[in-house]
Amino acid sequence: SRKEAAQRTMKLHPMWQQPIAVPGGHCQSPIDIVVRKSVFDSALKPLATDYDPETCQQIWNNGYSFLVEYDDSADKSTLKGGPLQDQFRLCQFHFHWGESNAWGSEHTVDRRLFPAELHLVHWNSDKYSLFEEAVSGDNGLAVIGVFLKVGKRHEGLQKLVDALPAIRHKGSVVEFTRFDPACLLPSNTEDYWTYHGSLTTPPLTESVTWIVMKQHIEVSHDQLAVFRSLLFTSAEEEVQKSMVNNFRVQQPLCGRTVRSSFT
Ligand SMILES: COc1ccc(C[C@H]2SC(=S)NC2=O)c(OC)c1
Ligand SMILES: [Zn+2]
Repeated sequence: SRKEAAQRTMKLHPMWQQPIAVPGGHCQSPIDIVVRKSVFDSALKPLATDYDPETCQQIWNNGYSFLVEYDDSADKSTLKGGPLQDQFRLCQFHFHWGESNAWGSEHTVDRRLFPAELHLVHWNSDKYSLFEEAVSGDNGLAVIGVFLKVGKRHEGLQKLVDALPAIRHKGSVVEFTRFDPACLLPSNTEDYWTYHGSLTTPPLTESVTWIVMKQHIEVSHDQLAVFRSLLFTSAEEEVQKSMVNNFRVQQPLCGRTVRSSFT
């Protein structure tokens, strides 16, 4: 069960051994999205992403996940629309996954677990001039969450999967260019849930407008297996630990409303 997985997670890697005490954290993420309790809001617009593949710079293993980083020094890869009033800049995307296909996502829908979840991280460039400022600022970040399901091979993901063996260890970085993250979005970008939440790793700041897509994308079993070949540990460490179950346990809703852009 998820509880057992969470307990295994607590044992498995150092990140979670000392749960961070977030002062008065009543807007923490991830959460379970209870569909019948979400509130339809007709004012919610379709997502407007405008990503420039030329801003893609590198892919690296930070010891928690692997992330693809974008040049966010100008408004070149942007996110607008959806629940957002401002323009947000893409700075990175990364994933969370399990040791098996039975779990791995951070959010759930009516308690349904997915084998993995993609996070596309954007910061509010109308309000802030640096990502670091936006991380702990009001209305600072917008994260798009996309669920992954095991099925047919995802052609767009393969370029990324092929780069992973080069960054097996924590701290390894390789150049990664001309990747259009729009290929990782589902075909339907009109239907999503949105709520106010937080980063799911320290500093756990509550600066995130979450946009969780209703439609999942499909990746193959083999593609997901390559995610699991990554390591939490650096090349120097004598005991190597597989990078799996890098998700946070779910957090209380604390009276927050989850809105839906669809009925
Ligand atoms: C210092 O600022 C940080 C630190 C960590 C992450 C990654 C976390 S937060 C998330 S959502 N999923 C994750 O794994 C950030 O992402 C915005 C920002
Ligand atoms: Zn994440």
